[in-house]
Amino acid sequence: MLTARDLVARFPGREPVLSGASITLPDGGRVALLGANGCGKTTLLRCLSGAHRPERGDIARDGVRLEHGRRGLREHRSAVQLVLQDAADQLFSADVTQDVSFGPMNLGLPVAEVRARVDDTLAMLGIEHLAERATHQLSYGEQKKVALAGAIAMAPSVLLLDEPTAGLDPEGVAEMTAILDRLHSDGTSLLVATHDVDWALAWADAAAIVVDGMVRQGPVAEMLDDQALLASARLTPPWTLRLAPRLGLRGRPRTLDEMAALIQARLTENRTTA
Ligand SMILES: Nc1ncnc2c1ncn2[C@@H]1O[C@H](COP(=O)(O)OP(=O)(O)OP(=O)(O)O)[C@@H](O)[C@H]1O
Repeated sequence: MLTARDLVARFPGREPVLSGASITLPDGGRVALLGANGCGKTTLLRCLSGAHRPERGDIARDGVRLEHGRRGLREHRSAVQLVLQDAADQLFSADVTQDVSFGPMNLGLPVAEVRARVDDTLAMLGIEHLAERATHQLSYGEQKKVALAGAIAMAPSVLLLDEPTAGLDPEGVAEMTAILDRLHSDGTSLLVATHDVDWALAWADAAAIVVDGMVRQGPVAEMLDDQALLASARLTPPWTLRLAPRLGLRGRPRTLDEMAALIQARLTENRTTA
């Protein structure tokens, strides 16, 4: 379990971005991190990954507090990996294989194991064909997958992802979602920043919403049906939660299939009553 308690984080000369933010990522959890542009989602992810040292507050993994010394950060990063929103910021080697190898090599793993991890990761993501490609020639969607591969090759127990589906075509979003589902079923805990409330509702177990430097966290359908909270975070409710009450449906359908099942049940009920 990864937790942050009462984080205060700021950039020099500015008001705090986070002003007492707490969040919990349970073991095997799928948590969506939402909030307005500039509210502090990336800053929170960077704090959780150890990349940004908060001014105050604690970050802990399985109850053990993160120490920002060299050793503490090294241990933390072997378990907790951050995938940046802009993949180009994360790719710095000449070709894909070198880039994905970088982290595992830094862990001091034997070359054969590094090679096996890279091959397995590229295969899992369906990008073996990119192995020899120059990183600067990759398309945006390919860059996103290669940046993710670099993190997965570290075999982390926690993945923090900053807007992994943003800018992808619909098929790309479906592929990315399938990859996240696969990681989840393999036991990885996932915290995903996104602006897509429909995607968050369908995918996550819980939502963490950043408002005024603090985080409100709870079951995803409950959080994304809280109109006042959503308005304060400049979010609109997911379409299924907007439509269900208009159709007089009980419950909070999270997907098109759940919506269809509720409508079908209502039609059957109506037929029986008539
Ligand atoms: N390196 C930095 N130096 C100064 N200010 C920064 C820095 N990084 C972020 N900020 C500021 O901190 C605030 C929070 O930024 P952050 O990137 O965490 O927001 P976000 O919720 O991820 O935004 P978005 O949804 O637009 O990606 C913003 O006002 C931003 O301008």
